[in-house]
Amino acid sequence: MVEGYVPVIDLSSARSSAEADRRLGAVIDEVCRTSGFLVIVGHGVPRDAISDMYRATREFFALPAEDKAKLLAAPEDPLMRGFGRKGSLAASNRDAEVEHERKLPDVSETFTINRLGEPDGADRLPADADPALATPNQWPELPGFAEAYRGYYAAMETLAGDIMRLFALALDLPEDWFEDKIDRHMTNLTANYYPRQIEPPAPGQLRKGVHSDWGSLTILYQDDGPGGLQVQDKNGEWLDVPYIEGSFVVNIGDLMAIWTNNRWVSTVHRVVNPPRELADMERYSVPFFHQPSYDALIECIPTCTGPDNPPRHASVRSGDYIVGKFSRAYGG
Ligand SMILES: O=C(O)CCC(=O)C(=O)O
Ligand SMILES: [Fe+2]
Repeated sequence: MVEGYVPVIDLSSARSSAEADRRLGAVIDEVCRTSGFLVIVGHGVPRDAISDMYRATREFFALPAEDKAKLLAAPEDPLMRGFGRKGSLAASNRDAEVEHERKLPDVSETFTINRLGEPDGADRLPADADPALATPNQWPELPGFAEAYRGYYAAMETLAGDIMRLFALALDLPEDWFEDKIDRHMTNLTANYYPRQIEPPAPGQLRKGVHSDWGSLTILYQDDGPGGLQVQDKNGEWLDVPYIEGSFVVNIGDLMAIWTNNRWVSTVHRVVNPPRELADMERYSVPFFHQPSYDALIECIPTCTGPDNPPRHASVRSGDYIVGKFSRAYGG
């Protein structure tokens, strides 16, 4: 383990013994109370799954603008599957000036798929959910693209399940505590493309504005392009998240803060513009925004409350929460 506000944690000892699991759980609890951000190695995701996904991502964003535009997310899709080039995550913040944020959209393009967009997607939803949540994924006509993305998505599903098991241990819960709350998860896998900045962005405009993530946890692949990810520490300073080859960045989202009664923090972060002398370099990142099953009720976990620590948040269904966030960031 490498110490720091965003420490590096090796997961390879997970499941090797009860003692190893206990130690990993204790470290994770400490980090999630402090920054809510860690870098993981020893995660077991096959190298080829990552490199195939990265190659497919670069090929997609290199397509002519008119080809990407054919996959533009349908306005009625609440999860924006397909290609996106407008909007600001910062508009979803609690105190955001939504119209102002939307006038300064993130300087990025995105491409999104969701498990609900696969052929059996509708079976994963409760009867009262918006049927548009099962809008089919949109695939570019690039050889190998859909296979690479489906393979990477499956690898992330496994890893997210492994991390949620460690989270349960970290919270003194049975190791399978989260299982029936994530077995029909509705996770967006989003590729972020940050183009070269021939013209400087407008004052105040960022590659990705200040925001917290919305779900249970995010598993982020990032490349080493300049103009990268920063997290805010307790003093308000912005710290660079290190790039470590073969690693993923993992961070807590809002729903995990609600679940844990704020024992764990959903820390705000942003993606800065590259310095002008490196402005001709692009960057790619691919977050897997793990989102519990639509009808998982996110309410204070029993081990996170006590006589002096009453529940602080109203309970909310996972699906209702994310649909509300999307509509605030991108809707209307
Ligand atoms: O590009 C990155 O490194 C992070 C992007 C991010 O925070 C997001 O998409 O939520
Ligand atoms: Fe984020």
